[in-house]
Amino acid sequence: MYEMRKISKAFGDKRVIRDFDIAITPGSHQALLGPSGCGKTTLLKIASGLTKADSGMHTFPGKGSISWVFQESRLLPWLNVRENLEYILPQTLGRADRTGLIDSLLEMMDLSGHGSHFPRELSGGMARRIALARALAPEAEVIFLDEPFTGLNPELRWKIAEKTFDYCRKRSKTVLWVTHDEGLAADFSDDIHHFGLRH
Ligand SMILES: Nc1ncnc2c1ncn2[C@@H]1O[C@H](COP(=O)(O)OP(=O)(O)OP(=O)(O)O)[C@@H](O)[C@H]1O
Repeated sequence: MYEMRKISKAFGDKRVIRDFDIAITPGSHQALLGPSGCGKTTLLKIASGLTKADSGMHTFPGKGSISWVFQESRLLPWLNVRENLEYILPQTLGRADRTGLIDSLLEMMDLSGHGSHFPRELSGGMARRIALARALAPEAEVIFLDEPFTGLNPELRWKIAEKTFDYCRKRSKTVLWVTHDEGLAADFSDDIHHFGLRH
Protein backbone atom coordinates (compact mmCIF):
# COMPACT_ATOMS: atom_id res chain seq x y z
CA MET A 1 0.00 0.00 0.00
CA TYR A 2 1.02 3.59 -0.57
CA GLU A 3 0.00 5.59 2.46
CA MET A 4 -0.16 9.11 3.78
CA ARG A 5 -0.78 9.50 7.48
CA LYS A 6 -1.62 12.65 9.36
CA ILE A 7 -0.19 14.93 6.69
CA SER A 8 -0.37 18.61 7.59
CA LYS A 9 0.89 21.65 5.71
CA ALA A 10 0.66 25.39 6.23
CA PHE A 11 2.05 28.29 4.22
CA GLY A 12 2.80 30.96 6.81
CA ASP A 13 -0.34 31.37 8.91
CA LYS A 14 -2.48 29.60 6.33
CA ARG A 15 -3.18 25.97 7.18
CA VAL A 16 -3.86 24.20 3.88
CA ILE A 17 -3.90 20.50 4.84
CA ARG A 18 -4.72 19.10 8.25
CA ASP A 19 -4.20 15.49 9.33
CA PHE A 20 -4.88 14.01 5.90
CA ASP A 21 -4.90 10.21 5.66
CA ILE A 22 -5.07 8.04 2.57
CA ALA A 23 -4.17 4.42 1.77
CA ILE A 24 -3.89 3.44 -1.89
CA THR A 25 -3.64 0.00 -3.40
CA PRO A 26 -0.80 -0.06 -5.97
CA GLY A 27 -2.21 -0.11 -9.50
CA SER A 28 -5.41 1.69 -8.52
CA HIS A 29 -6.66 5.05 -9.79
CA GLN A 30 -7.56 7.64 -7.18
CA ALA A 31 -9.25 10.97 -7.87
CA LEU A 32 -9.02 14.03 -5.66
CA LEU A 33 -11.97 16.41 -5.95
CA GLY A 34 -12.46 19.64 -4.10
CA PRO A 35 -12.97 23.38 -4.35
CA SER A 36 -10.31 25.64 -5.79
CA GLY A 37 -7.56 26.44 -3.31
CA CYS A 38 -8.33 23.59 -0.90
CA GLY A 39 -4.85 22.06 -1.25
CA LYS A 40 -5.14 19.35 -3.93
CA THR A 41 -1.99 20.36 -5.82
CA THR A 42 -0.12 20.77 -2.56
CA LEU A 43 -1.11 17.24 -1.60
CA LEU A 44 0.14 15.81 -4.92
CA LYS A 45 3.40 17.68 -4.45
CA ILE A 46 3.83 16.28 -0.95
CA ALA A 47 3.05 12.72 -2.10
CA SER A 48 5.58 13.03 -4.94
CA GLY A 49 8.27 14.60 -2.76
CA LEU A 50 8.28 18.01 -4.45
CA THR A 51 7.01 19.73 -1.29
CA LYS A 52 7.75 18.78 2.28
CA ALA A 53 4.88 18.31 4.70
CA ASP A 54 5.14 20.05 8.08
CA SER A 55 4.24 16.78 9.76
CA GLY A 56 3.01 13.28 8.97
CA MET A 57 4.49 10.46 6.92
CA HIS A 58 4.08 8.96 3.48
CA THR A 59 5.32 5.88 1.69
CA PHE A 60 5.00 6.88 -1.97
CA PRO A 61 7.96 5.94 -4.16
CA GLY A 62 10.45 8.69 -4.95
CA LYS A 63 12.16 10.19 -7.97
CA GLY A 64 12.68 7.86 -10.90
CA SER A 65 9.54 5.90 -10.16
CA ILE A 66 7.08 8.73 -10.54
CA SER A 67 5.94 11.02 -13.31
CA TRP A 68 3.82 14.14 -13.42
CA VAL A 69 1.43 16.25 -15.41
CA PHE A 70 1.49 19.70 -13.83
CA GLN A 71 -1.26 22.28 -14.20
CA GLU A 72 0.91 24.01 -16.80
CA SER A 73 2.05 21.71 -19.59
CA ARG A 74 5.76 22.61 -19.11
CA LEU A 75 6.99 21.42 -22.51
CA LEU A 76 10.55 22.41 -23.40
CA PRO A 77 10.02 25.23 -25.93
CA TRP A 78 13.29 24.68 -27.83
CA LEU A 79 12.45 21.02 -28.59
CA ASN A 80 9.78 19.77 -30.96
CA VAL A 81 7.04 17.38 -29.81
CA ARG A 82 8.97 14.22 -30.64
CA GLU A 83 12.11 15.55 -28.97
CA ASN A 84 10.11 16.52 -25.86
CA LEU A 85 9.05 12.89 -25.55
CA GLU A 86 12.50 11.51 -26.42
CA TYR A 87 14.02 13.66 -23.70
CA ILE A 88 12.19 11.78 -20.95
CA LEU A 89 12.99 8.25 -22.18
CA PRO A 90 15.89 6.30 -20.67
CA GLN A 91 19.05 6.07 -22.79
CA THR A 92 18.95 2.31 -22.26
CA LEU A 93 15.94 2.02 -24.56
CA GLY A 94 17.01 1.18 -28.13
CA ARG A 95 16.32 3.53 -31.04
CA ALA A 96 13.58 1.36 -32.57
CA ASP A 97 11.80 0.98 -29.21
CA ARG A 98 11.96 4.72 -28.59
CA THR A 99 10.52 5.49 -32.00
CA GLY A 100 7.80 2.85 -31.60
CA LEU A 101 6.79 4.10 -28.15
CA ILE A 102 6.63 7.72 -29.26
CA ASP A 103 4.62 6.81 -32.36
CA SER A 104 2.11 4.86 -30.30
CA LEU A 105 1.75 7.61 -27.68
CA LEU A 106 1.21 10.26 -30.36
CA GLU A 107 -1.41 8.07 -32.00
CA MET A 108 -3.07 7.46 -28.64
CA MET A 109 -3.32 11.23 -28.11
CA ASP A 110 -4.70 11.74 -31.64
CA LEU A 111 -1.58 13.74 -32.50
CA SER A 112 0.18 11.59 -35.08
CA GLY A 113 1.61 13.98 -37.64
CA HIS A 114 2.44 16.65 -35.04
CA GLY A 115 5.82 15.21 -34.01
CA SER A 116 7.83 17.92 -35.72
CA HIS A 117 5.78 20.81 -34.32
CA PHE A 118 7.18 23.04 -31.60
CA PRO A 119 5.20 23.78 -28.41
CA ARG A 120 4.46 27.34 -29.63
CA GLU A 121 2.64 25.83 -32.62
CA LEU A 122 0.28 23.75 -30.44
CA SER A 123 -3.09 24.74 -28.98
CA GLY A 124 -3.47 24.49 -25.19
CA GLY A 125 -5.37 21.21 -25.55
CA MET A 126 -2.70 19.75 -27.85
CA ALA A 127 0.08 20.76 -25.44
CA ARG A 128 -1.91 19.14 -22.65
CA ARG A 129 -2.03 15.85 -24.55
CA ILE A 130 1.71 15.95 -25.21
CA ALA A 131 2.29 16.56 -21.49
CA LEU A 132 0.14 13.49 -20.81
CA ALA A 133 2.09 11.41 -23.34
CA ARG A 134 5.31 12.55 -21.68
CA ALA A 135 4.04 11.39 -18.27
CA LEU A 136 3.06 7.99 -19.69
CA ALA A 137 6.32 7.41 -21.61
CA PRO A 138 8.67 6.43 -18.75
CA GLU A 139 8.25 3.28 -16.68
CA ALA A 140 6.92 5.18 -13.65
CA GLU A 141 5.16 3.30 -10.86
CA VAL A 142 3.02 6.23 -9.79
CA ILE A 143 1.64 9.00 -11.98
CA PHE A 144 0.48 12.33 -10.56
CA LEU A 145 -1.95 14.17 -12.82
CA ASP A 146 -3.05 17.70 -11.94
CA GLU A 147 -6.16 18.51 -13.98
CA PRO A 148 -4.76 16.60 -16.95
CA PHE A 149 -7.71 17.03 -19.31
CA THR A 150 -8.29 20.78 -19.09
CA GLY A 151 -8.44 22.52 -22.46
CA LEU A 152 -10.05 19.50 -24.17
CA ASN A 153 -13.63 19.60 -25.40
CA PRO A 154 -15.99 17.20 -23.56
CA GLU A 155 -15.93 14.48 -26.23
CA LEU A 156 -12.15 14.51 -26.60
CA ARG A 157 -11.72 14.73 -22.82
CA TRP A 158 -13.62 11.49 -22.34
CA LYS A 159 -11.82 9.75 -25.21
CA ILE A 160 -8.33 10.77 -24.01
CA ALA A 161 -9.20 9.96 -20.39
CA GLU A 162 -10.36 6.49 -21.43
CA LYS A 163 -7.14 5.83 -23.36
CA THR A 164 -4.95 7.24 -20.57
CA PHE A 165 -6.51 5.19 -17.79
CA ASP A 166 -6.64 2.10 -19.95
CA TYR A 167 -2.91 2.46 -20.67
CA CYS A 168 -2.19 2.90 -16.96
CA ARG A 169 -4.42 -0.04 -15.99
CA LYS A 170 -2.67 -2.39 -18.43
CA ARG A 171 0.71 -1.43 -16.99
CA SER A 172 -0.44 -1.50 -13.34
CA LYS A 173 0.44 2.15 -12.86
CA THR A 174 -0.98 3.84 -9.79
CA VAL A 175 -2.64 7.15 -10.62
CA LEU A 176 -3.37 9.95 -8.19
CA TRP A 177 -5.18 12.68 -10.08
CA VAL A 178 -6.87 15.98 -9.46
CA THR A 179 -10.00 16.94 -11.34
CA HIS A 180 -12.99 19.25 -11.06
CA ASP A 181 -15.01 16.92 -13.29
CA GLU A 182 -17.11 14.62 -11.10
CA GLY A 183 -18.35 12.62 -14.11
CA LEU A 184 -14.85 11.80 -15.30
CA ALA A 185 -13.76 11.00 -11.75
CA ALA A 186 -16.67 8.57 -11.40
CA ASP A 187 -16.02 6.94 -14.78
CA PHE A 188 -12.29 6.44 -14.42
CA SER A 189 -11.36 6.14 -10.74
CA ASP A 190 -11.47 3.29 -8.28
CA ASP A 191 -12.01 5.79 -5.46
CA ILE A 192 -12.89 9.46 -5.24
CA HIS A 193 -11.57 11.50 -2.33
CA HIS A 194 -13.56 14.64 -1.63
CA PHE A 195 -10.80 16.87 -0.48
CA GLY A 196 -11.95 19.93 1.33
CA LEU A 197 -11.65 22.38 4.09
CA ARG A 198 -11.85 19.70 6.79
CA HIS A 199 -8.29 18.77 5.75
N1 LIG B 1 4.26 27.80 -2.37
C1 LIG B 1 3.20 28.39 -1.81
N2 LIG B 1 3.35 29.47 -1.01
C2 LIG B 1 2.28 30.04 -0.41
N3 LIG B 1 1.01 29.63 -0.55
C3 LIG B 1 0.82 28.55 -1.32
C4 LIG B 1 1.89 27.88 -2.00
N4 LIG B 1 1.37 26.85 -2.70
C5 LIG B 1 0.05 26.88 -2.49
N5 LIG B 1 -0.29 27.90 -1.67
C6 LIG B 1 -1.64 28.22 -1.19
O1 LIG B 1 -2.20 27.03 -0.65
C7 LIG B 1 -3.58 26.93 -0.99
C8 LIG B 1 -3.81 25.61 -1.69
O2 LIG B 1 -3.20 25.67 -2.99
P1 LIG B 1 -3.30 24.45 -4.02
O3 LIG B 1 -2.66 24.89 -5.28
O4 LIG B 1 -2.80 23.24 -3.35
O5 LIG B 1 -4.88 24.33 -4.19
P2 LIG B 1 -5.76 23.48 -5.22
O6 LIG B 1 -6.82 22.81 -4.44
O7 LIG B 1 -4.88 22.65 -6.06
O8 LIG B 1 -6.40 24.65 -6.10
P3 LIG B 1 -6.91 24.67 -7.63
O9 LIG B 1 -8.04 23.68 -7.73
O10 LIG B 1 -7.35 26.08 -7.83
O11 LIG B 1 -5.74 24.31 -8.50
C9 LIG B 1 -3.92 28.16 -1.84
O12 LIG B 1 -4.51 29.11 -0.99
C10 LIG B 1 -2.58 28.63 -2.32
O13 LIG B 1 -2.57 30.01 -2.50
